[in-house]
Amino acid sequence: MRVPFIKMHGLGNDFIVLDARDAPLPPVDADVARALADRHTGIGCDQLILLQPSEQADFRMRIFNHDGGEVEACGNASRAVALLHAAPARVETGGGLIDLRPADGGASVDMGVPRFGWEDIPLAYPMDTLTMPVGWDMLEEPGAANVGNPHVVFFIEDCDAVPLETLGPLVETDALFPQAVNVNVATIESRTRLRLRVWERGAGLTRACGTGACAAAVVAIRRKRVGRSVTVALPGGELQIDWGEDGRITMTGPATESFRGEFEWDDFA
Ligand SMILES: N[C@@H](CCC[C@H](N)C(=O)O)C(=O)O
Repeated sequence: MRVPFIKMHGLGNDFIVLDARDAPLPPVDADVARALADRHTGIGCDQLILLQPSEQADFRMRIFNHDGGEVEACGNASRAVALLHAAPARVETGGGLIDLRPADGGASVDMGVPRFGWEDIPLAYPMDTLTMPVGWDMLEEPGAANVGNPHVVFFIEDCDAVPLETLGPLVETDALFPQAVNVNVATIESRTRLRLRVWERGAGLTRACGTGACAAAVVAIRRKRVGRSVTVALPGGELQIDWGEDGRITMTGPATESFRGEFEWDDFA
């Protein structure tokens, strides 16, 4: 069976999108996702995105990390899907309902209301999530947020100096995080601007992470280090994050379609 795919990215965080909204596909599981995501033997991507019909929204977006694990949210993929859909849409995700609004060359996404309870992140045991009394080498006292998926955010004088390829996996898989965690290192440049690098759960270092940008912004806002409207500069480019008085986060930024192709299902199943 030949299956069409669309290769897309948001600030260099890249996706294979499978659109099964009109024509169903055989079940996509962790093995299929991992095989397609492989950069040597597959098509290659940070996340595989599967679009399906939904009973509670315009459609459903499922997200598989590079390692095959299915997760709840992906900010950059939300903008890519908005570009593809080319009209406003409400989308069901594992992290809740999100609203997409395509904009020039990208989209604004209503990412919903962040959660900060220790059991919401989730953590293995109770603690203050604004300034967590924990540390790993030079990474200390992070804040945590669940913005559809779990994040910890470390504020560092120079986030570019952090050896994230070694410390990232250590924090990601620590027993404190029963569902593992996305690891963000941020530098506050001004009241309106953060610099951010992210070690993503199940994907490693990526050029950008939309939910990471949301998490870093809301933790910095909670700590009163920045105002409610923040530009987040990632290695792949910039995102605008606004945390409204209604508690909802809006993420705005670009998305790009790279190319379209087809693959033989049996080669990856
Ligand atoms: N790249 C994404 C986040 C993808 C999921 C994440 N790795 C997780 O495991 O939660 C983004 O742009 O938000």
